[in-house]
Amino acid sequence: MQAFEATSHYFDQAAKLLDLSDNIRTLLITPDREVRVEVVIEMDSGRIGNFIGYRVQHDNARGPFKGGLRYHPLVDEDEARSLASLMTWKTALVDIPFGGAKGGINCDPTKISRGEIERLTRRFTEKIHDVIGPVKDIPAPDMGTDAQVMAWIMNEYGKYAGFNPAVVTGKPVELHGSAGREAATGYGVAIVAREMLSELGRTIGGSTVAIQGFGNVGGFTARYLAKEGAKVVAVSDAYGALFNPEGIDVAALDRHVAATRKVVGFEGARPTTNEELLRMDVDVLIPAALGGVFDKSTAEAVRARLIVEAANSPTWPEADEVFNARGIPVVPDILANAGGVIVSYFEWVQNLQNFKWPLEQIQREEEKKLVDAFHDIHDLARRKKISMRTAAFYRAIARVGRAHALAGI
Ligand SMILES: NC(=O)C1=CN([C@@H]2O[C@H](COP(=O)(O)OP(=O)(O)OC[C@H]3O[C@@H](n4cnc5c(N)ncnc54)[C@H](OP(=O)(O)O)[C@@H]3O)[C@@H](O)[C@H]2O)C=CC1
Ligand SMILES: O=C(O)CCC(=O)C(=O)O
Repeated sequence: MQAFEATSHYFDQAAKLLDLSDNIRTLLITPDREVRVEVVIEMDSGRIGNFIGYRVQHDNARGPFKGGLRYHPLVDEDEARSLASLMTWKTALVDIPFGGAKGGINCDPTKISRGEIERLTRRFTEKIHDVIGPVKDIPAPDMGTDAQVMAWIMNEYGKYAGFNPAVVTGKPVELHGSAGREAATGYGVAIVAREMLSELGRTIGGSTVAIQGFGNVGGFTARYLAKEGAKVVAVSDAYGALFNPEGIDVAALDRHVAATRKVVGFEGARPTTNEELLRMDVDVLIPAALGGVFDKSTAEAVRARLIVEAANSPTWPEADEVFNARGIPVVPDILANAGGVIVSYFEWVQNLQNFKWPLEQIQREEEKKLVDAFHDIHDLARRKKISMRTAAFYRAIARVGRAHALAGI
């Protein structure tokens, strides 16, 4: 099974409950536009570098297409299609006025220089500038991209369309970015984990947590959970994992990662593996790296009491069935990691208004949106006796379907 098929499987599980006609199903599931471009740059060595970039625009019935850009060696059409579809359901679920898109460049940003990444970004923007824009499609950071990449896109786009910071979100705060956007996804994951733990009669304080991935999302999730008193007993990155049953000192780990760019080698924990991390006996397991980490056998080996999906698509459908059968609650990606796009929405609104909101306001409003969405979906799941994932898709599909019906074709 490929990624888009898996997302479509989750869509279908919920769509069945909504009794959609085949035509509406096809309309909702099919991406609106798929752009594939060759991105050619001069590498530092003088040789020519050939890369392939994608932008898949899935649905814009509720507002401009919205979603991140990923720079990673596994980026391809299918992954972009799946992630774009997830964005449609995510923006609808938290009720912000956007549709869904996703894209990226097939490259390994750890093996190319910052100068090469800048040239790649500018050339990619040149190739897609006519399909993006503040009221068309608004990219943002995802794996392998950051605020600097967004600043280059804004600058390059401005050469064609005139200066307009609302073309991308997740920009540097000094260049029309929003306070709180960098931390927003991890902050939101911590809020959603808190709400779910409370439903289970637990608190963050004293809970043990394992987090796969210590980049933007995993890092901020660890910091917020540790601040609230959780014991972050394990973290990992692409090179390996760390374990300390007493809890890792996250601030000390941050200093180590700032110096070495890796979690491995940190003296305050013993080395372990990503595979072990997924099987740890913890209260909360948080995948915050790549998709597709839980297959059937990994799911059968999970010993965590709760899974909060910070990553997009970490769970294959066969693994989801195992979690449901074993009664392990899963807070699905489109709810758990929606804090990022919520604050992207706030950034876009600030850019359109040429105005800046303070961090306290951003975090307060992000929290309110997430807490409301969480309880809506948790209650819906309980009432209908369905998983939170199916409830989340159910709510989102109903909103997008209604928007299509009202707008007409
Ligand atoms: N950024 C955002 O606002 C949002 C991100 N997400 C999702 O969150 C996830 C993480 O994104 P983000 O934090 O932005 O990305 P980053 O690039 O900042 O971080 C990714 C992290 O995952 C690690 N990683 C990569 N490959 C593996 C692997 N095979 N095993 C274990 N760890 C690995 C990386 O390690 P290393 O540094 O060694 O490569 C890094 O620690 C993605 O699924 C993304 O789609 C969802 C919503 C919003
Ligand atoms: O902030 C955004 O626009 C999108 C972030 C993203 O790519 C995601 O939520 O998966």
